[in-house]
Amino acid sequence: MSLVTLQNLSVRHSGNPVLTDVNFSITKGEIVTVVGPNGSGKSTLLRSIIGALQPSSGQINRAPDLRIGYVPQKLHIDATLPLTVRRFLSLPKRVSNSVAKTALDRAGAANLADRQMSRLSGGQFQRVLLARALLCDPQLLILDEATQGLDQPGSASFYQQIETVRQQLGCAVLMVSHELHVVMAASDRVICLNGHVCCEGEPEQVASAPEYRALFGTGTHGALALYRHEHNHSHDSDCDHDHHNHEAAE
Ligand SMILES: Nc1ncnc2c1ncn2[C@@H]1O[C@H](COP(=O)(O)OP(=O)(O)OP(=O)(O)O)[C@@H](O)[C@H]1O
Repeated sequence: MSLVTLQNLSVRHSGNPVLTDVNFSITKGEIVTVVGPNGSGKSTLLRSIIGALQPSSGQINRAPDLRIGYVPQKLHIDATLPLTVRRFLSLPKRVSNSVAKTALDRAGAANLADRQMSRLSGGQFQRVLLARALLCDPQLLILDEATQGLDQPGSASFYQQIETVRQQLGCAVLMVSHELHVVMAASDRVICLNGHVCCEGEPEQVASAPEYRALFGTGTHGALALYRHEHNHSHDSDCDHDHHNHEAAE
């Protein structure tokens, strides 16, 4: 069953095209990762799906009453503002103690309820944002580079938590990640975005290959090289990012 379907989605910022004719769908329970260079429209895509941005043309069809949980790329909270995790979870809408507790448990943050938001570590902060996204018991969990700034063990542990959440809730996950090992290990499908969908497919099973180690941690270009590009799209010649690493991985 399709949870979200994008049909020829185009989005402009200040009149400039950022996304053009983007088509794809997300089905129940799958993990889809969006990769692409900086400025390629990944955040714009996610924010369009949650309804925070209006398309300039095309359509976003959501399953009726679809519950979406969203973990933003960044959230700034004034460090001088006294705010416990528990109170944060009740902003802007009050939630019961049991709902808050369940969400914190699921996010692996059970012990953080009484902590001050301003005193959390980066990894703890991300888990609290995850807990907030889980309050609505989402059918689709959307994460925008949720592990930015975390070290590798911190980020691996965060994505392990995401996998646990998916197993518990049966939700689909749509995420942006630049981390090759995450994309490799955790995605059912990868979408390569560069203003349009360059290509999409299953991640390669190359975790043990020397090429994988060579690509690991090489950032966006490594991530773009991760999976097999089927260069049979008519727009491929317009694609201005580097596809060479991919050939090295084959
Ligand atoms: N509110 C805005 N107003 C004007 N331009 C914007 C706005 N938000 C994003 N843009 C522009 O749209 C383009 C796509 O931005 P977006 O944040 O979606 O890219 P991204 O792929 O998520 O980038 P990154 O990997 O750096 O996070 C960029 O050129 C950006 O400058």
